[in-house]
Amino acid sequence: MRKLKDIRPIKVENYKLYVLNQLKLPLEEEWLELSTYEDVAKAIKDMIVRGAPLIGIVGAYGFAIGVKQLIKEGKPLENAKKVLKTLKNTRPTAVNLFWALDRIWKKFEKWKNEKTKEELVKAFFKEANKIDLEDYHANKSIGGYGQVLIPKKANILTHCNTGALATSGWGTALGVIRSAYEEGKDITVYVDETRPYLQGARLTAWELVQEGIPHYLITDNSAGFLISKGLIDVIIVGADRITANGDVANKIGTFTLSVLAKEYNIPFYVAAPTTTFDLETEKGEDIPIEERNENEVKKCGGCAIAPIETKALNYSFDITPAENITAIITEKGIINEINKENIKKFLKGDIK
Ligand SMILES: CSC[C@H]1O[C@H](OP(=O)(O)O)[C@H](O)[C@@H]1O
Repeated sequence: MRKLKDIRPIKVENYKLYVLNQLKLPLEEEWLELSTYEDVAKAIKDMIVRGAPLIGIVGAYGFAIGVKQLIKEGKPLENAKKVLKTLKNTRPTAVNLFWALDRIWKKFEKWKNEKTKEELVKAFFKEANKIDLEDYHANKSIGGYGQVLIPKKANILTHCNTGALATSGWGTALGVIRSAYEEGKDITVYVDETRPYLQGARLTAWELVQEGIPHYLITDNSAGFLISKGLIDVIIVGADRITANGDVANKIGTFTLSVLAKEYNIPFYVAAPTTTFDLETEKGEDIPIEERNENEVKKCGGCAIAPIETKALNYSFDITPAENITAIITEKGIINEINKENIKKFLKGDIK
C-alpha cells in the first residue's frame, strides 16, 4: 500500500472558517478567513471554493457563521432566512449545496425554540462538521468501491477537479484514482485542463503532484485524439447533480467525453456521493445550468485572449445522458443498471 497525503481545502478553528483560495492555485497557497455569511456566499459565487460537495459543506459552515453574526449583532433570528437565501443564491447546478442547506434549515426550525443562542452557534458548527466528515468517509468508500474497476495497469482520463479540492478531502473521481494508486496499481492520469476555469491544469495537476501520481496535462481538445489512438483505458468523472433517471450534470465537456467513450467502447464512470442524487428532478434537461461571466472565457490569467467586441458563451456544466454512463460509483456501492427504478431501489438500500 502506498501512503498518500490528506489534503484539506478548508479548516475550522475556534468557530472560524478558513479556506484555501483555489483561484490562486497552483502558484500560491493562500488561506482566507471567511468571517461573515456574505464572505462565504461571495467565496462560493466567485469560485474561491468550488466543487459540488465542498460548496455544500462550506454553505453549511456559512449558515453557522450567519447565525453567529445575527446573535453578535443582536438581530432577530428570523433573519436566518435571509442567510439561507443568500447562500442558496450563489450557484444553481450542484444539488449538494441545496441538500446541505436544507438539512441545516430543518435543524434551525427545530433548534430555534429549543437552544440558547450560544448553544445554537455551537450546534450549527457541529452539524456542518458532521456534513464535512460524512463526505470524507463517503469519498473513502467511493474510492474503495471504484478502485476495483481500475485495471492493474491503466491510463485514466479525468475531467475538471474532483479531488480533495472539490470535497471534504480525498475526492470522488480523483478519490477513486487516489485509492487505485494507494493499492499499488500502475496508473497514469491524463488530466483535461478544463477550460475556462482550468480546474484540471490548476487544481487536479496540483493534487497529483502533491501525491506523486504520474500524470500528463492535456488540452481539452486532445482527449478525442488520445482516445482514438487507444491511449485511454478508462474515463472517470464527478457529478454536480444526478437526476432520478440517472442523467448527470457535470463540468462542461463531460458530455463530449461520454460520446467519445461510447464510440470507442471505453468504460465511462461517474463517481459521486449519494448527496449528489436529486430524485425530485426527473431528467437532465430539467437541471438549471449555470452560465458564468463571459470574461472567464475571453480572458486567461487576467490577460485578454479574444477581441473586446467578441461575445462569449460560458456554460459551466453540461448533461450526460444515463445511456452514456457505464456505472455510477457511490459510497454505498456501484450502480451498473442506470435507470429510474434501479436508482430508487439502490438509494433505498433494496439492492446493493
Ligand atoms: C466532486 S464533484 C466536483 C464537480 O464540481 C465541479 O464544478 P465546479 O468546479 O464548477 O464547482 C465539476 O463539475 C466537478 O465534477
